[in-house]
Amino acid sequence: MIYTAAEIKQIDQTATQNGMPESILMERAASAIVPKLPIESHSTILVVCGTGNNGGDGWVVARELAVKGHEVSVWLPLGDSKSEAASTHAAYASSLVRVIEQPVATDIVIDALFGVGLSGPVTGKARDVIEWVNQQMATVLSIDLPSGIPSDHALEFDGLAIQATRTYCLHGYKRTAFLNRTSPYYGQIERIDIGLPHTSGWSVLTESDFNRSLLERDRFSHKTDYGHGILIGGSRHLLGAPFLGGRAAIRSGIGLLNLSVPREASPFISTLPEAMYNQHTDVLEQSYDAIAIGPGMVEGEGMDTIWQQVKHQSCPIIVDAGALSTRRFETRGPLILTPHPGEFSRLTNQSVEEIEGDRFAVASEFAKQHRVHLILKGTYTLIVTPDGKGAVNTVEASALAKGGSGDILTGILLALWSRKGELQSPSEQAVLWHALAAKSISRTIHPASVLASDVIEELGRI
Ligand SMILES: NC(=O)C1=CN([C@@H]2O[C@H](COP(=O)(O)OP(=O)(O)OC[C@H]3O[C@@H](n4cnc5c(N)ncnc54)[C@H](O)[C@@H]3O)[C@@H](O)[C@H]2O)[C@@H](O)CC1
Ligand SMILES: Nc1ncnc2c1ncn2[C@@H]1O[C@H](COP(=O)(O)OP(=O)(O)O)[C@@H](O)[C@H]1O
Ligand SMILES: [K+]
Repeated sequence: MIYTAAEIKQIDQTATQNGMPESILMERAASAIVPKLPIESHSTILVVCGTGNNGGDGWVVARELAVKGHEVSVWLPLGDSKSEAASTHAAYASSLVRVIEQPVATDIVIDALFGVGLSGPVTGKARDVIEWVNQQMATVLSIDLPSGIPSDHALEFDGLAIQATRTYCLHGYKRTAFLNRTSPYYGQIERIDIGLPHTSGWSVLTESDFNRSLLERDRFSHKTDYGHGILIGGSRHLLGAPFLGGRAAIRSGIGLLNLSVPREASPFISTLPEAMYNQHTDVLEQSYDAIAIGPGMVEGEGMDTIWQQVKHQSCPIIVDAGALSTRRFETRGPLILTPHPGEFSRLTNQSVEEIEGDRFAVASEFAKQHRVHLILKGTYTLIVTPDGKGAVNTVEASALAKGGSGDILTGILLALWSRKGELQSPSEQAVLWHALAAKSISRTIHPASVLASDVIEELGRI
């Protein structure tokens, strides 16, 4: 689960009001973190504590490590704790560790300077402290957040933060763990359970969330059991995209596929004989289980006429690429939009920097306002439902940073949304499948060298 700073504070406050004091939560955090720390018996350790509760967590970790026999120094560069719970822990722990005035080089630095209480860019002496830590050769282990990294968005982040080797996120992940600008500072990320209830609207998708039963075929099933979709795509100069999407839809198990392509695409039809064909000028006569529109299309070239027909269908409609260039939100059935940040910028009139700096809030707000399913693509693709809740895909696959990848995702989406509402979260499953196939093929072909078509062939091999 992913939380904002305000949500964490609310959970913390509710726990305190119900008899679970902050000092106990600090104990829980430390006892969960300490066994995970990559520390050897002879390692020298410096714990850098700030004045808030993040510093309090640092004090308890320092105490536990000292009790285990490690050589621990604690540095308080910003002065004594201001929080009552942290001060109580500091009072006892300071009798077991060495409290130092000047920092010394050590093997391990534990960063407990700032957590979710940081507001705005770091000011004052803490800037020098962060720079000092970043100059060390040590393994840097951050508690909750790398200090200096904001929790919720990167809009005001000025680039100064601790570069962690590893970060132990308390209770849940923070949004900045999945933003391009701030994610690299976290190093490896580990979530630490401190026994508080989970209430977030945002979840994290990993490999284990992929539903492998998607690949199963019932013995007595018929092609119609797996849905009939149509993919409308291509334009005079962009003819490959609908074939990539169509091939991906078939590799993702769709029962029947129609491809609607421009007349100029006729020479390519033999490359995908499994599909049935229409031309853009044909009338959409039959009903489909899902429609995808946009790969390889450009505004003009009859797009409005096609959209007038599409929007009256009551099935799910996936809108991608060229079909996203105007705000087409009026449909009878579920509408699934799949923009990359540039396309989303045009849809929202916000800059790419504003979108990338605050993806979760911008995506959630947009999905709620227009009552759409939104797939905001990127390294960490967001999948948002019309209620504004969502998930982030954390299966990384840099092989996808290449033309054609989006067309494949649209094909997979078409196949899964065609399955007549039988699947839970088809968009989440499609994004996962796409990333898993790219990750899988990257084991045998270098990511730089993977073709979009290779990813399609790998869909059935994961
Ligand atoms: N529910 C949870 O997850 C729990 C969280 N706890 C810890 O509590 C932390 C939050 O503690 P706090 O709310 O006390 O805050 P922090 O300890 O994160 O930071 C607050 C301190 O930072 C200073 N500060 C804020 N913005 C600054 C800026 N821009 N430049 C310089 N200084 C700045 C403030 O003056 C204050 O002294 C969490 O990150 C976590 O480590 C645990 O102790 C208890 C349970
Ligand atoms: N660095 C990356 N890591 C992981 N996934 C990526 C990366 N770059 C792009 N992708 C994925 O590849 C796809 C690219 O889609 P899009 O930008 O629409 O490409 P295209 O123009 O080829 O259709 C998206 O699903 C996106 O999430
Ligand atoms: K920290």
